[in-house]
Amino acid sequence: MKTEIRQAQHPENAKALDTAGLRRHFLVETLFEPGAITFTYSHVDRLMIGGAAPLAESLELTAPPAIGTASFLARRELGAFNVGGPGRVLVDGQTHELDTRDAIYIGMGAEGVRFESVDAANPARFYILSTPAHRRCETRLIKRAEAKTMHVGDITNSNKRVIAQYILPGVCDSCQLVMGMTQLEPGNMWNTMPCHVHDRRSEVYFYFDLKEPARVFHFMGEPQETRHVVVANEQAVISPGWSIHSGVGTGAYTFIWGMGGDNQDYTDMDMVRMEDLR
Ligand SMILES: O=C[C@H](O)[C@@H](O)CC(=O)C(=O)O
Ligand SMILES: [Zn+2]
Repeated sequence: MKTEIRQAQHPENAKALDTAGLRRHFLVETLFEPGAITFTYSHVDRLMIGGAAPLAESLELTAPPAIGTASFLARRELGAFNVGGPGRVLVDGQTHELDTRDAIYIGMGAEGVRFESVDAANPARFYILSTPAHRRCETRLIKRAEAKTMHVGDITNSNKRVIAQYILPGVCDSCQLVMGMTQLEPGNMWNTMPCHVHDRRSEVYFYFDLKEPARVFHFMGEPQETRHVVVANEQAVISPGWSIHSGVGTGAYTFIWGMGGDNQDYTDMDMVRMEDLR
């Protein structure tokens, strides 16, 4: 299992990076390798950002040396969203069926975890985010229709979108991981603007459903020191607690957000006033 390590960045260092430097530290370019599981291990809240792309054979989740435990979930929890064709996730002998946009939460202590595609000709693709855990919460399949939805934004600001909360207290219990999916309404291009920061929690944005050659300009950095990263389909951006996270597409897209940190209060955000952005 391929695992890449990313060290945490101080904002004073981050603001001095050029385009290649920003991409090297904050962008995860390749999540899905056919027939494999890949991980990027970020020292920002010890988030592990992964992709599982099973074909004819199922893929076993093993513990990379980077985490120093016998099994991946010995001291971790994870959320996985299927963004491909129909798939299955096997957890300790139990099979969970995930259609596209369904998710699964897998609690600490699960040992046998496998990802598979129902049809190798229309393979499943699982986007994975994992955080450290301190107790076992119940493994749970969360279908798209079971997520809690919020309707926000409006067309005049090009930010009308549906935020679907999948792993969040009240929907699915977890230690610190929270995850959901935001779907833009047709013709709307901006996400998370007006923007915010939450130094208590770090976040990862995974963009998908972009048609080539569309790109998302993802905005990051401290509110008074913004930068951007150009993101292609099925790539992710790491957002440390000090950074805004917002994007505008040159075409339609959807994204999955996920966080880890000190609290699980979705509304605990420090909104940034437009007048204060630089
Ligand atoms: O802290 C919360 C996250 O940034 C996202 O949930 C925001 C989001 O999906 C959106 O505004 O579209
Ligand atoms: Zn946020």
